[in-house]
Amino acid sequence: MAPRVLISDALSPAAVALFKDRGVDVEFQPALGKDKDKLAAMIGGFDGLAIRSATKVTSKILDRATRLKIIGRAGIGLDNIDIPAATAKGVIVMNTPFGNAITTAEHALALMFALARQLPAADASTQAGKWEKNRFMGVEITGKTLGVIGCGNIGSIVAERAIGLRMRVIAFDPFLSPERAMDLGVEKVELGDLLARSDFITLHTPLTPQTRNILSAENLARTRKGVRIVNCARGGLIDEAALRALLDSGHVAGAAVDVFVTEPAFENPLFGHPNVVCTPHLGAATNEAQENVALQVAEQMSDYLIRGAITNAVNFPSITAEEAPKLKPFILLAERLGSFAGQLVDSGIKKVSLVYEGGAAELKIRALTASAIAGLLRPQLADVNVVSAPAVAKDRGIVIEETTREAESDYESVVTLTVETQERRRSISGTVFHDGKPRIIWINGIGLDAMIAPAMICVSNEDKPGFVGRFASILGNAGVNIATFALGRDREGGSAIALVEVDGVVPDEALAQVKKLPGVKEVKALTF
Ligand SMILES: NC(=O)c1ccc[n+]([C@@H]2O[C@H](COP(=O)([O-])OP(=O)(O)OC[C@H]3O[C@@H](n4cnc5c(N)ncnc54)[C@H](O)[C@@H]3O)[C@@H](O)[C@H]2O)c1
Ligand SMILES: O=C(O)[C@H](O)COP(=O)(O)O
Repeated sequence: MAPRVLISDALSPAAVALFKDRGVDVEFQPALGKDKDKLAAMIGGFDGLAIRSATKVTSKILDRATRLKIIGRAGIGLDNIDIPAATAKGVIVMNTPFGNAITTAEHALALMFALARQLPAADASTQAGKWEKNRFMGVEITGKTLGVIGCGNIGSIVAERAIGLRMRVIAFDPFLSPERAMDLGVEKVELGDLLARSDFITLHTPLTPQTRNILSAENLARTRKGVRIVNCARGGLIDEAALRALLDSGHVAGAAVDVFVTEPAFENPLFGHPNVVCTPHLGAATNEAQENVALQVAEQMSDYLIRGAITNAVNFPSITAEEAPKLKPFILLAERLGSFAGQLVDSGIKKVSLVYEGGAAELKIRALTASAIAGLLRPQLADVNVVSAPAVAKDRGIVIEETTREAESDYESVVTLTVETQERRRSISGTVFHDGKPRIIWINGIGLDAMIAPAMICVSNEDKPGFVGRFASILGNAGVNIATFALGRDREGGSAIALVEVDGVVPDEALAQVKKLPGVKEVKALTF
């Protein structure tokens, strides 16, 4: 059955055409995001949800999203999505980080010019027939200092364009490297310095706990008199009431705002001030940007739903369409190793180590580790999956360690999972043969060669004569057919392991009898 995607915001129709072209069924309801009850009622029927900023993907919506696998944001900001809730549910969240960056940078610059020359007010006055030539005295931009807060994709485009306009650009961004600052031609400064020196300030950070109210009343008071401020990033970066007070007092000469604490903004403390210019979250609103982000999100979502490729996900590592088929058997192997170990452990897991050897070390090991952890936790937490598993493990205080190394055995690729609990440490290794099927090759250092079958029994016992015959008769008497039998031991008379594939369910009674056999240390029925 073709995957189904719901588009609940006003994406460019180019997305609809691309989804259809890729074999994805698509339902286009551009205003649905504004009706949360209707969205909640519909979401259960879809594998994918494509949105912009109007749709709020809350945990309540996610609770109803029973088959949802992916949320695609046609744009940059993800603050309208409850990412931890999506991750906990195993839903991939992706955005299109570059498609509207130029357009938004251009809007920030347009707002800067609008402030410098009071264009909206001059336009309104002229069209009202007033011809107030002496009222609208502006300021020149050339030679002025522009303070960029957040010098990532958009901030750096703004900086480059502003340098082209002969502005001096200073930037505050703790993550901006000195080399990148030098390449851009901007001076990297601390926030206090930026506030004190800038004639214009433009904001380009995401809204995070660290950036919320970055222009607080206190920081706004540290700006130089006559500063002009542009916010084309997110509402919440500026304390709107404090900004209004400084506009009223004349300390701030002007503010241009595209984004607001509450959106849609039908009223706001900044509205009505003569030196304020507002636009209704239009930063990304050009034909070019909307077509870019719509096509990109449809392509990324289709790639995931049809081919398993992951690009620009914020809660899972990227996997290209070329990598996906190579990774697939190892994802299965890692998940099976985890599941094997998860069915054996009977107390709290403290630490999980994964060692990737040879060819396996060349693969996307974060994706493999996530699969192994999902397999490991699933016996205890039924709905954990590859997206949610690392976060769930972290929440439970489980330490995860990954190591890669060259092949150290005859196998081309080996994945070894070691699980430590309070009581003991178990390790299990596997490989993928040329048939693409996973095999178990060592359990606690004991070598064997076993396929992983839907129903298995794992027995560890002392290597003594007579065990196999007694074991087989118990299963025979219980009407359980043995399909394959793999044996391994560390040395003659030492510790042995039997991994047995059986047809159907092994009755508890039969397992209890096996447990009582002489020399048997542990017996477990496993299902995959
Ligand atoms: N108005 C619109 O329509 C519109 C359009 C596109 C993007 N946006 C918004 O613009 C913002 C920037 O987008 P981007 O693509 O440039 O993002 P980005 O991730 O490329 O850049 C953000 C920058 O902010 C910096 N940063 C993070 N925390 C910081 C802090 N505490 N102090 C200073 N800098 C900090 C990061 O290091 C990074 O360089 C986002 O919030 C995005 O949602 C708005
Ligand atoms: O983060 C973004 O990409 C912008 O805020 C654009 O939002 P929009 O898609 O709702 O215009």
